[in-house]
Amino acid sequence: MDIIVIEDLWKVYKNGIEALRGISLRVREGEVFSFLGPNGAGKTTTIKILSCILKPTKGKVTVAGYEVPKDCKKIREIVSVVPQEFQGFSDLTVRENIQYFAKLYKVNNVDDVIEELGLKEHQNKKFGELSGGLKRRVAIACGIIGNPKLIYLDEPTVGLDPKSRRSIWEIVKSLKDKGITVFLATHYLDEAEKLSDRVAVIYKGKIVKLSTPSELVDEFKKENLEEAYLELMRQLEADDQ
Ligand SMILES: Nc1ncnc2c1ncn2[C@@H]1O[C@H](COP(=O)(O)OP(=O)(O)OP(=O)(O)O)[C@@H](O)[C@H]1O
Repeated sequence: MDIIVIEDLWKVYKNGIEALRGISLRVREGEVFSFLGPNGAGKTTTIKILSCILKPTKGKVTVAGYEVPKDCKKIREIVSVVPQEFQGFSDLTVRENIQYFAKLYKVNNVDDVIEELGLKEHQNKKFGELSGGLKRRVAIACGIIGNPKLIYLDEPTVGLDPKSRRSIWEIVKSLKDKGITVFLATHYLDEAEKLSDRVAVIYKGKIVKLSTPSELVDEFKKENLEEAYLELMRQLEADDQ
């Protein structure tokens, strides 16, 4: 089943910028789907529309069969967004931050989530005093506490050291193992290659590729996704001139 269906989606901001120019894509339930593209291509705009933060200008968007924006109340119950700039409560502990979200969602699985994200030994530390990697883990903990069917991770490993990045990768894999669909916006092609079932590439508000990482690598006869992506960008930029 397709958990996300986007058909001919447009978003024109008030200043006239056409951030999305008729994108169409489908995300299958349970897959890790990576959304790739250069700065300003439209990734965050898409995530904001899918998670009911922004309204589409035109086009059809459904999430788990519910329509955006008409059924946003229902959609908010089943999706979760972990933004790039997650702001925890600095003076509250890790546990208190997670508890806050548990109360919002009326759930009592705080201990399970703390365990799952390897936060047990850090649960009594103040959020404001954590390293970037631990902050990101708390952000994901707060994102999964409401048992979402679908989670949007917006650049979850930016600025993290290699070990912390890998611990986030393990978390993404465990979310997939639990049957949660993961929609990942990232600039890290190694990350996308390792984690994704499929990737979409957005360029200047249009989807220019949608395939598995290995299909993309084969298509451009490259060694890895990063090389294939860079070749695709070179071709697109040459076409623009
Ligand atoms: N609130 C806004 N008002 C006007 N224009 C906006 C707004 N938000 C984004 N844009 C513009 O829309 C386009 C798409 O931006 P978006 O943030 O979706 O890109 P992105 O792919 O997420 O980029 P990045 O990789 O830098 O996060 C850009 O040209 C951006 O300047």
